[in-house]
Amino acid sequence: MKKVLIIAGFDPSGGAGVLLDIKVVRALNGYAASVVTSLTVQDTQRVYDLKPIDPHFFEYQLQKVVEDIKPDSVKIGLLGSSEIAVVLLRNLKKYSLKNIVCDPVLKSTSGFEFCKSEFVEFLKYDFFKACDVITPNKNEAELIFDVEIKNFDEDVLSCVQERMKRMGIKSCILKGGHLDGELAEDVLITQNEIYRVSAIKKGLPDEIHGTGCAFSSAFATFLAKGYNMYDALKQTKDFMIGLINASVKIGNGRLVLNP
Ligand SMILES: Nc1ncnc2c1ncn2[C@@H]1O[C@H](COP(=O)(O)OP(=O)(O)OP(=O)(O)O)[C@@H](O)[C@H]1O
Ligand SMILES: Cc1ncc(COP(=O)(O)O)c(N)n1
Repeated sequence: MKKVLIIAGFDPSGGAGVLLDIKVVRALNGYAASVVTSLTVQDTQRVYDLKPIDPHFFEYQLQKVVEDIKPDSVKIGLLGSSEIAVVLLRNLKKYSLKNIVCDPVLKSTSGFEFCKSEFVEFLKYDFFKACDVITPNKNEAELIFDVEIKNFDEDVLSCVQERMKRMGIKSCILKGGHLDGELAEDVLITQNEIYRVSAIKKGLPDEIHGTGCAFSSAFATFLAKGYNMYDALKQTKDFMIGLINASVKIGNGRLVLNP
């Protein structure tokens, strides 16, 4: 069985973060281990607060789990503090971890700011280089690549590719769930290729919670199974369509996924 290490935050409502990630890995027949970066107060309506885990305790957990379990891939979600990001970066390098998928969770869909601006700079110029692929949504990609994204036209994608090269980012999947239009399109951009996948959009914009978390943990599971990035993206997209079609209302806010 392939082992996926989830490094992410805790959402007690289960709509996002490690609770969702673990269910996704399990639904795809993987084994999920998890090191939590931060606790949040949130429900299906919004995020109210965040408390990062002590970075030394985080590192202690991370090292014990990595040395024992030797993961086949790593999914990184909400980091919670720049101290945790620094510790994590050191350990990604120390253990030469492979198949590292980073979902750059900078701001919640409900508007909670997870990262201060100097932390974003550290992620952009130091952290993302150490990952195999980053999976920003529209807003995150605009911030990371300093470009306005209204659609995935060729000139926007070439601009992102050129900036990725300059920043040393190996691969990026731009997620298009928040773009206008009938299609939910995602684009994998590597140093020399651009590859698109799309599906018919379901429901209203921002009606479903946790799609970004589920996407990156599914993608990390397919990489752990040995799929290349293109096939992993196709498989992830199919899996996401099934999850979104089966989304459920469990509270007063957005629908959640229930893998
Ligand atoms: N309404 C939808 N219908 C179909 N697919 C969708 C829809 N919304 C998002 N997706 C797909 O779900 C995946 C996650 O994309 P999205 O752009 O929503 O990420 P995100 O903004 O990080 O997620 P979140 O809203 O949880 O923060 C992508 O494959 C995207 O195309
Ligand atoms: C612990 C945790 N991780 C990630 C998200 C982002 O998800 P969303 O953008 O759907 O709020 C979140 N709200 N909470």
